[in-house]
Amino acid sequence: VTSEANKFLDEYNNTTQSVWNAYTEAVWNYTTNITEYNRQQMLKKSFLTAQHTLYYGTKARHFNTTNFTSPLLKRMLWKLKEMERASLPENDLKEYNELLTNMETIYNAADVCLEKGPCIPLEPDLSEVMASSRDYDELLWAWQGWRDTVGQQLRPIYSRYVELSNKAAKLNGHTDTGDSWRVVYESPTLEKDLEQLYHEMKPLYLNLHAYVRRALYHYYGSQHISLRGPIPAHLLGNMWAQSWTNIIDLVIPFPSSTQMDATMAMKSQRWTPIKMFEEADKFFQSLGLLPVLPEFWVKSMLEKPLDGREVSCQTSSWDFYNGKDFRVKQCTEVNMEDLLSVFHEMGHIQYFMQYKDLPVVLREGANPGFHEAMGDVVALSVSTPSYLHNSELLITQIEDYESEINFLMSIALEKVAFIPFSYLMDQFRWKIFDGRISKEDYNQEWWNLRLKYQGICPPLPRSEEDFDAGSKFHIPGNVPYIRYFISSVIQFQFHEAVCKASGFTGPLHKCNIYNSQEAGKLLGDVMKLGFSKPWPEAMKMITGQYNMSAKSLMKYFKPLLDWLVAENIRQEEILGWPEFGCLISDGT
Ligand SMILES: O=C(CCC(O)(O)[C@H](Cc1ccccc1)NC(=O)c1ccccc1)N[C@@H](Cc1ccccc1)C(=O)O
Ligand SMILES: [Zn+2]
Repeated sequence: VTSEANKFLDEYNNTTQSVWNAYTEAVWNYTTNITEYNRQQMLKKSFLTAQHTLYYGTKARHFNTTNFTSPLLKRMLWKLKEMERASLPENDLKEYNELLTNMETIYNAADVCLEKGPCIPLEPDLSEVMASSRDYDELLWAWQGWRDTVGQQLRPIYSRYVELSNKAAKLNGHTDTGDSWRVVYESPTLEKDLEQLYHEMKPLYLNLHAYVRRALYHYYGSQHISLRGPIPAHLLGNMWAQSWTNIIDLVIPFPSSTQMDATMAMKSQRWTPIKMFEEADKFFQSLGLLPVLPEFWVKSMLEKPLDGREVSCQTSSWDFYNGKDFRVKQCTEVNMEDLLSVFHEMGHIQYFMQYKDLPVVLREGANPGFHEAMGDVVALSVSTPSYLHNSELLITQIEDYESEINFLMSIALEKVAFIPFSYLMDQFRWKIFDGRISKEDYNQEWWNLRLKYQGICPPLPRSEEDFDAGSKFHIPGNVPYIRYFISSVIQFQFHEAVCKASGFTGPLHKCNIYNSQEAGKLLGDVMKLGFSKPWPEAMKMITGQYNMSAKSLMKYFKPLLDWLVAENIRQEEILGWPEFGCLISDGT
């Protein structure tokens, strides 16, 4: 019977590559040139792909794998049985695909219109306002405008999507969609483990939150911010308050010491998006990993097109399942934040290339968090003064204590601020899928979680007409988010492991693995495995232990936490936010 199963899997593997290639091309054509025709083509290919999945998934169910000897064979058949939307009856499937493309179309087409004058899109314009404006009311205009445009339209569609998504999950033997999203981690204790990790990191977040609140209090004044309350959501330099790097100028601990401003240097040295991707490609090659293939430079979309085409500017990496065509779609701006995003995407591309010869059903990360972490591990080295100095993006490389704290603060504004956000995104959705949050309460429950975990509040009254969660791509985009929380944790475990492998012995935040073949080998060997082994075995190959642990992240930020605790004691800060609302001026 195993020979029968092998034959079946070979047939599946051969047909799947061409079916998925055609589908991926159709999605690429739509997202890089949004027209009704391309949307119809994508819907058609999506339906055909689902039929292919249903055919092979149903046949896979006929195999009784209990007494199969090969674990890999069992694993591949188990994976095949996960048919997701393909299990839906035909008309439900068509409606479900329509809902998904409608939500994505609304998100991609959304913009905010000035009274007299142009309507501005999220990328790069509204994001730029959120990053660089220091005007309370201008920030409020962008923050509210985006949510009014996107959130309100998505709300009715989202609840229907939840119904059909749950129906598909149940047809696949899961209790709800959240259950089906979690099954890929193969861990019965996943939710408890994640809660435990969050609590280990919470003291670091609370101290950062109190310190940043004080800085914003000084800048925006006591009429807008209470030192015992949450922080207004629109003042943190990002449309979703998920990353606070853009307000580094308001919170820098030692203003007179070195501030890494690579963005200025990139612009003055006339860096281009292509140059940014070439730098990333060079870094991966310095680790002994694979260079991107020639097709990458020809077929990717590395900048927002100027020919008037409507595109989706949500960044993503693409595997065309033919072993040679891999692309990135990114509306790249020349700045440090986007340089790190380039490394994030090139981590996905590297993973694609490393597992390209596996059976297609195994061409995935060890778990979705692994796929998100690889690029960020390399990016941790890119952020160091030593790398930036070698890339001529940082002139002075002063190694004194104050510069060290400034540096750690800039990394914490990205990585530590992100922890509660990336944790709550799927707490929210898991509760919607399992019915703990009903559709009448979407917005209230969203802000309950935003307050509970992030300690932020809406700077304007919100209602159940709004759907503020829908203003973040991954919600209408149907992209799970716990993968980024997991990546936040494991990327520091990987960083510690590859730094050790490279022979580095100093403090973690000074480690730059550039040129280390030993570091590259650790990462490459795990990426080659794809989804062929349970992720704890991949974890052990890199770090020597099976489990996720926040110890590496806490070790990396230890000097900053010590400084923050001392600073918060000196200022007699309250950790947390006993008061619970924004000081909303009633317009008087
Ligand atoms: O969304 C992204 C980057 C895009 C992506 O590379 O994770 C992309 C998301 C996506 C887009 C469209 C459809 C599906 C997923 N993921 C990939 O392109 C991807 C993911 C897994 C395998 C292959 C490609 N980052 C998140 C979180 C993040 C990560 C790192 C730094 C900052 C912030 C965000 O911006 O909120
Ligand atoms: Zn990613």
